[in-house]
Order: sequence, then C-alpha cells, then structure tokens
Amino acid sequence: MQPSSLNKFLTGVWESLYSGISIDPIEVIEQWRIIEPSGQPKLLTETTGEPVLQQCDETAAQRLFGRMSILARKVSQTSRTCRSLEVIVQAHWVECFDGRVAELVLAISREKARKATIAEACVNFKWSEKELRNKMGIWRSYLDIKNVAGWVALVFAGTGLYRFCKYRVSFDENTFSVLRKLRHRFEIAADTLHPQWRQLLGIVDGPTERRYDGHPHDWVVGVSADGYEAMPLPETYWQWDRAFSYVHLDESVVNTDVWESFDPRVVSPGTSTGTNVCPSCGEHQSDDARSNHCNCFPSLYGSTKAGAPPVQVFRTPAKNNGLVACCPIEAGAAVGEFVGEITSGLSNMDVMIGQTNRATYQIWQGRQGNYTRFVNHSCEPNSQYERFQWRGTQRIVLVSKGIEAGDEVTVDYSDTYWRNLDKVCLCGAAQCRYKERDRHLLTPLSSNS
Ligand SMILES: C[S@@+](CC[C@H](N)C(=O)[O-])C[C@H]1O[C@@H](n2cnc3c(N)ncnc32)[C@H](O)[C@@H]1O
Repeated sequence: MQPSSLNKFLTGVWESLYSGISIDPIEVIEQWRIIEPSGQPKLLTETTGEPVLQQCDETAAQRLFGRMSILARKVSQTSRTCRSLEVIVQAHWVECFDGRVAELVLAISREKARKATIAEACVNFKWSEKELRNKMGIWRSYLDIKNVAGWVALVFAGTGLYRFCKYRVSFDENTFSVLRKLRHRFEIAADTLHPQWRQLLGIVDGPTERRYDGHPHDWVVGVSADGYEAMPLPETYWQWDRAFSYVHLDESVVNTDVWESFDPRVVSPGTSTGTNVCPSCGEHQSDDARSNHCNCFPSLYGSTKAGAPPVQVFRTPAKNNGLVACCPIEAGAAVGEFVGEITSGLSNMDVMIGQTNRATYQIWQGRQGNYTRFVNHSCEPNSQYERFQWRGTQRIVLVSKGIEAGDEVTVDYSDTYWRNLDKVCLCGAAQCRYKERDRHLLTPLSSNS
C-alpha cells in the first residue's frame, strides 16, 4: 500500500526535524551577503574561513569539487530556510486577509467584503483574481495545518506539504486530530534540536521564545485530563524517586572505579580478523566516511550522516514511559546502540550483559545512557538486541524487525529477566508468554529500574 499523503507529510516533518538541516534566518542573511557581490564560489569558502578538507597532493578537480560541495550545501541550506519563511508568511497572510474581511463585514455583506479584500490583494500581488484564489486555497491549507499542529509543522514540512495542501485529500477531523496530538511532540523536537528555529517566526510577530530546552529526551509527551501535554522526564519518576535525574549520553562511559583504564568491550587483537575489519561483513571499518567500507549500521557508525532516528519518549497507559517511533524504521536498520555505563557487579538492577573474549561486563542505564533505556518489553517485539563489533570494540545494537511510524518500540527482555520478578507483563501481545503466570500475580508494576 502507498503511504497516504498525511503519512508522507508527517514523515517529511519528522525526517527534517531529525536531519542535519539548520533553520536560522541569520544564516540566510549571511549567505546573501557572501553570494551577491560576485557570485564566485571561491569567495564563499574563502571568506567564511570554513575548514575545507585539504590534502597536500590534492588535484585541481578535487579542490574545485570540495569547494563546490560547500557552496551547494550552503545554497541548499539557504533555500530550505527561505521555503520555510515562505510558508510562514503565506499562512499568516491568510490570517491578515481574514482580519481585513472581518473589518469590512462591519459595514458591508460578507460576500462583498471578501470580494473587496481580494481586489485589494490583486493590486498588491499584480495577479489576476483566479491566480490569487488558486494560491489562497493552498495558503489557507497551510494556515489550517498551523492552527492544529503549530508553526513547526509548516517550518519543518518536507516536499509533501504542497501536495498535501493542494489536493486537501483527507483534510478532515480525523487528520486534524492526528496533527493536534503531534503538536507538543513536534515542538519538543524542534526546540531542542533546532534552538534557532523560532527566530523565523519573528517575521510574522510569532512567539520567538523557546518552550522546551535541554535534550529531546528530557521531555515526555502524554495524555492528561487537559489533553496532550509535555512533562519533564524526572517528574515521570517522582512516584518512585523524587531525586531522579538522567544524563543523556551519545557514547557509553566506562566506570573507571570498576575497570580502571581497561575497557572490557575491547576484543583482544589477533583473535578476530583484525581490529578494523567488520566480523559481520568482512569490510574495512573507519570513522572517516571516505575510507569506511562497512555498511552494517550506517546510521550509527562510519558515516557522516550518523544520528538518532526520530524516536521520542512517551507516556504509556500502564508501563510508565516507553519509546515511540516517529517514522518507519525498516527491518534490519538500527534503532540505536544500547548506551550506558560500562560496569560490573551490580545486582537487583536492570542491566545488559556483554561478553567478549576478554571479559564479561554490564551496561547500566539507570541514571545515564540513551533513549534505548525507555524501550519496554513485548512477547511479540518489533526489535531485538544484536552484538556488533565496531573497530575492535563490542557494541550492543537495538535492531528493528520492521517498525511502523507511531508504533511503540519493543524488545523481548528474555525469560531470565522476568523470572523471579514480581511484575505483571502488560505487553498485551496475543501470544504473551506470561499470561498464565500473571493470572496469579496480584502485584502491579512496582518500580522502574
Ligand atoms: C528499562 S525500563 C523500560 C522503561 C520504563 N517503562 C520506564 O518508564 O522507565 C524496564 C521497566 O519497564 C517496565 N516494563 C517494561 N515492559 C513492561 C511490560 N511488558 N509489562 C510491564 N512492565 C513493563 C517494568 O517496570 C520494567 O522493569
């Protein structure tokens, strides 16, 4: 089945929120200043002092290609920001149009007021009435989207926005209710990942103050009596721990009190095919994208396009928090590495056990780690943990088995985890392995790692 235009639109928003784009009006102004006077690409790279990759034996073609790549990136970046400005202004123009009609309606009929306002606009745009009405139809759709999902949905919309708004297929209450639920979730991602984005709203006197600061996973969106709301992460653990805090890590940290300078994840050299050869695909691994040939988990290792997939922490009805996929994650793709504190000897805690030919270690995510900490258990999971080796160091990667946008990401914690645990499995899967056992267990969910 083809994804609906709503799904394409939503995927476009999430993908650009989590992409490397930078939405910042200041950059647009700077680019104009650099490009306009001469149009020479040379100027652009030289005047900005941008670090350009240079090698002593660089050929002329290689040098030109490097410079042109930077120019092309800057121009694309600038035009992306201009497109966002364009839709903001167009949506706001419709608001102003409605305001003008409302003013005229005090003296004349609504129909006459609309006609007169359109005539005024045609003079300013230098367009025919037909042309204006066509454009206005699409711009009104932009405003409808902004009114339910907020400005973020317009600013970060991908190419799907125009099509979605032109044909207005499924522009109904169902669609609006989906968009309404995403409003805070979009804002959390935009404010935390693109702190400058709200500056664009200055052009229409919109709110330029950030609502959400910190890390994207410092916020949890859920349903409350008042509708959808975002809560600071620590508050979601107050019922168990008033002092809860969580440090977000990109890379695991080795607890040196336990391991000193030894990293138990490092596989001893000589026993494998070589430190920089991937045991899974046999290709050369490198942190430099130009010499890396291992394509096992390109979103995590060896590529400059690295970055977390669009996932968010959300309130589940009964399992406290969980992780939701904002975009589809295809089978075999990484959801993320299991990142936390590399330690040993912990008991009565949720830990991941890792083992190499040199040591057995634990990864603990209780107070520091990444978003994989929020993944709940299901007896019919849509992801699984796999051991992987990157440049001689073992990694535990959460790999998708095929996850749809909007699905909770789940993994099977294993029977070992659930054995002797006084918790009821609430995975709700038709094939839940613990249904029978839990029939006799009355203790509900009691604590969270
Ligand atoms: C690693 S945490 C997962 C995130 C957790 N829900 C939270 O809010 O922090 C593991 C804990 O989540 C809860 N949990 C995860 N999956 C569950 C399930 N299928 N049924 C009941 N509780 C679950 C249990 O309390 C478990 O000890």
